[in-house]
Amino acid sequence: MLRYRSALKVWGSRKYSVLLPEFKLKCGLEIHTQLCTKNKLFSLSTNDAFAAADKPNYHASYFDVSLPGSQPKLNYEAILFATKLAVALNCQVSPVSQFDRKHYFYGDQPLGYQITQHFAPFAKNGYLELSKDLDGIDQEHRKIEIMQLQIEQDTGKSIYRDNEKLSLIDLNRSNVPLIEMVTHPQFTDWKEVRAFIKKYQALLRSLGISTGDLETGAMRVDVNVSVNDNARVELKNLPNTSSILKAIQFEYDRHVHIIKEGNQHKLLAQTETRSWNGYSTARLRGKETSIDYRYMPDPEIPVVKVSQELISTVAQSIPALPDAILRKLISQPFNLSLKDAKILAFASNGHGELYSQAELLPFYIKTFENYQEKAGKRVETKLPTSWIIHELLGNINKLSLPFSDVIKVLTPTSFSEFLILMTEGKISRPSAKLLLFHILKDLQQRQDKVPHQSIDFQSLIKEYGLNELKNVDQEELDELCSSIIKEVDNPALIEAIKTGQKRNSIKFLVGQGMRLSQGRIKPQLFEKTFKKLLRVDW
Ligand SMILES: Nc1ncnc2c1ncn2[C@@H]1O[C@H](COP(=O)(O)OP(=O)(O)OP(=O)(O)O)[C@@H](O)[C@H]1O
Ligand SMILES: [Mg+2]
Ligand SMILES: [Mg+2]
Repeated sequence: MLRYRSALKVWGSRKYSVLLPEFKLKCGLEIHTQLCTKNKLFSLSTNDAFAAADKPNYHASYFDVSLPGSQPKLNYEAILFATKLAVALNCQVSPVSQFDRKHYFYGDQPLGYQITQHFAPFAKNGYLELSKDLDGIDQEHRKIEIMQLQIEQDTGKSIYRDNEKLSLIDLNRSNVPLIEMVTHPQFTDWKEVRAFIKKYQALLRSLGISTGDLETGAMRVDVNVSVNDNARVELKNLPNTSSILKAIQFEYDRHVHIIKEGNQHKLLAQTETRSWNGYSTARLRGKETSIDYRYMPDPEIPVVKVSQELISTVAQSIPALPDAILRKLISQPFNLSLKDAKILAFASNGHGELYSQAELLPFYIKTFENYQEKAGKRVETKLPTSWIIHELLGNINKLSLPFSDVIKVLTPTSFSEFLILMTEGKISRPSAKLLLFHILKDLQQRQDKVPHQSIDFQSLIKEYGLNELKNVDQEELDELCSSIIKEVDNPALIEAIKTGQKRNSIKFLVGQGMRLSQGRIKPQLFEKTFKKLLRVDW
C-alpha cells in the first residue's frame, strides 16, 4: 500500500503515469446516463431529481416508492431518446427488446429489484470514432466499438449522517430513466478514454437527451482495466474526468507492479471490483462474493417493439453531430481554431443557464454569413469569432444576462452591422467595446421588459459620443500627450524609448492615450505625436 502512495507522490510532479510497451493496457467502459425526459421511466412523476435536491421524496409517486399493488407504466419518451442515441452511435436497434428484474436488496431500491434489460437489450453493435485532430488522441484514428445500450431505472439515494447515526433515503432519483452503454475493451490508452468521454458527453448534449454532467451524477462512468490479459478490475466511484484518469493510471501501475513481482496468478486471477478514494483504489468485492441477481423477465412490462419506420424518422430528425459541426467550423470560410469551434459547438456542462449552444452556434453562423456578405473584400474572418466568443460572451457572463434576451435585440443582422462599423473604420475597437457594454448593460437594467427591436448603432454612437474624431486639434493632442508623459513619470522608460532600446514601450503610452480619449482618436495619431514630442529618430 505504502508503495502506491509513494508512486502517487511522483504523479504529483508529472502529470501522467507512463505506459510501458511490454505491459499492455486494456480498458472498457460502462457509462450510465440519466435521460432528461419529462417524466420518470415507469411513472408519471416529474423527472428532475437535480432541481429537487433540497426537497427529498418530492418527485416520488406510489410506484417510485414501491407501494404494494402499484404497477409500472413505460414512458415512451425514454424509448425515443434511447433510439436517438442508438442511431447516433451507429447501433442496431433491436426490433424487440424487453425489461428484466435484477434482484438485490438495498434501502434505496425498495422494490427489491432493479428493472433493467438483461436478456434482450435495446440496441447492440455500435461504434464511436475518435480522431487525432479533433480529439487529441495519439493515433490518427480509432474506432471504439459499443457492445450494447440498455435502458434501466435509476435507484434512490442513500444519505449517511455518521455523526447522527442516521441513514436517510431520498427517492427523487428512484425510477429516473438511465441508459447503460457498454463498450468493448478496446481502449489502450487513457487519452482515448478521456476523448471518448468528452465526445459521448457532447453527443448526449447535442441530441438534447441528457445534461451529461459527471459532477451531478447525470453521467456515471465505471472503468474496467486489465493489463496483459490478466483478469479485469472494475473501478467505481469516479466522480469526474480527473478521477477517472488518475484511477486508471493508479490501477495500471498497480497491475504492472504485481506482474513484475510475479504475483499475477495470485492477485490478478479473478475479476474484482475496486473503488477509487481520491488517491488509490481499494477492493470492494471479488467474483466469489458476487451476487446472484436471479434475473427474470418483468411480467408487468410489455416487450418494446421498435419499427424500422421509427428508426428512419429518428435518423432524419437528428441534428448535425458534434464531429460534423467541428469539421465545418474549422474549415473554409470560418477557419476557426479547434478551441473556438468547441466553445461554439459544445456546452462545457449541461447547465449552461446563460446561453446554450443551440442558440449560440446558429447566431455565430448567421452573423458570420451576414457580415461576410456586407464586408465583401474587406472581410476579417476572425472578427465575428473574437467579438462573439470573447466580448459578447464575456459581457454576458459578467452581467449575468441570458443570451436569449440578448438576441432579441442583437440579432445576427444587427451584430453584423456592428462588426461592419469596425471594418469600415467608423468606430475604433476600444469604442466598440464601450458601445457593446453600454448596450448590454442597458438590457440588463430592463431585463424583464426587453423589447423586440433591433439597434440603431449610428444614433447610439452619436448619443454616446463614440465616433472617431476626424479633425483632432493638434495643439490639444500635443498637450494631452505631454501630460501623459508627465503622469507616467518614468524617465528611464522615456529614455529607453528615445534611444530606441525599447521601441515597443511606445505602445504603452499610446494605450494611455486611447484610454483617456475613450478610443476616439486613432492610435497611429497618438504614436506620431509621441514620437514628435520625444524627438524619436528611429
Ligand atoms: N479483459 C478486459 N479488460 C478490460 N476490460 C474488459 C475486459 N473484458 C471486458 N471488459 C469490459 O468490462 C465491461 C463489462 O461490462 P458488462 O456490463 O458487460 O458486465 P459486468 O461489468 O460484469 O456487469 P454489471 O453491469 O453488473 O457491472 C465492459 O466495459 C468491457 O469492455
Ligand atoms: Mg460492470
Ligand atoms: Mg454493466
